[in-house]
Amino acid sequence: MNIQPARADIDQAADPAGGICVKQATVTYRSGLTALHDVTFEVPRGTITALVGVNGAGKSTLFKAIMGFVRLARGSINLLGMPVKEALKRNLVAYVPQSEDVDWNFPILVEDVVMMGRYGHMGFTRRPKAADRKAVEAALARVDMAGFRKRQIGELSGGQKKRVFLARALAQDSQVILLDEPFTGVDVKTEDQIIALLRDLRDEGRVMFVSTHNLGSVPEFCDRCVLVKGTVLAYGPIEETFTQANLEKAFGGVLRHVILHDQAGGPAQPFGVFSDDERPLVIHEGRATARRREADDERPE
Ligand SMILES: Nc1ncnc2c1ncn2[C@@H]1O[C@H](COP(=O)(O)OP(=O)(O)OP(=O)(O)O)[C@@H](O)[C@H]1O
Repeated sequence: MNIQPARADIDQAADPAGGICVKQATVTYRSGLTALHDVTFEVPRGTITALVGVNGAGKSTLFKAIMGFVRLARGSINLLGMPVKEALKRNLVAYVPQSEDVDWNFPILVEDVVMMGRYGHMGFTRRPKAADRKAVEAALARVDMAGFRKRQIGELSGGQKKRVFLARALAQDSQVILLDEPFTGVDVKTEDQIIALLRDLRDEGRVMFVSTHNLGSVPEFCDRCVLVKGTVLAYGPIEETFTQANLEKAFGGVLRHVILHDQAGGPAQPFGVFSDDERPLVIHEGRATARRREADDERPE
């Protein structure tokens, strides 16, 4: 796997191994509510990491803190070995929003949305140069949306909209990409396309941090996981963190949890089905199982 930094400008200040590094971070909103308390975790470069937790657990707050939108009351966040402010200044961080956070009636073309990713690379005038147009073209081609460049964003399907925002992050050439619920309202084929793209981006050494309620997909496409509930309950490789015990801590009674019995009515089998969404997670002997994909069979070891 190639985990060399893709951009020369991150070489000087960045710790090449460092992805997202959060230490004892606390976020308190103006209302006085502490949404995140004493949060500590790391996400290395060259990984896809799931951010998992119930509604209100603090996932969006954590993304906002990583994007510098909310102030930390305590603690620190470093991205690629530098403070958030510096990483943002260098256009190293991109956010792919939840569909609900976007005004789809706003009259803007697909290519203009993707061009927004280039703003930080342009001068004060924000006049696109040939390199910017080329980056937009390449990003749209990469998400298979080149044919839609002149469409209004509001005229696209849910999955197409997601791909356009992913293209904006690619045009920006960001190294840390935060994706908020990328699979909501997306069919299985588009989900597979997005996952294939995320894997490519991971193999380029970027950090992909993905908030999702789609628990069944997590062991399929993520290497690591961060479980939150007002703080970080567990983080690390999927095999160690995405366990029945941790999921029960994170979701408690919120999950639909079914234990299957054998047909003769004998003792309970060690299978559990967890669902926080439409795609359930099957647990066998306390461990998450992944659906086997044809694409996996074709991937080199
Ligand atoms: N701007 C805000 N001001 C005050 N409280 C807020 C604000 N935004 C979020 N909260 C509160 O902070 C807590 C965490 O919310 P957050 O949106 O981070 O959760 P989440 O895990 O992203 O939820 P979901 O899965 O529903 O998107 C919640 O109790 C929420 O009500």
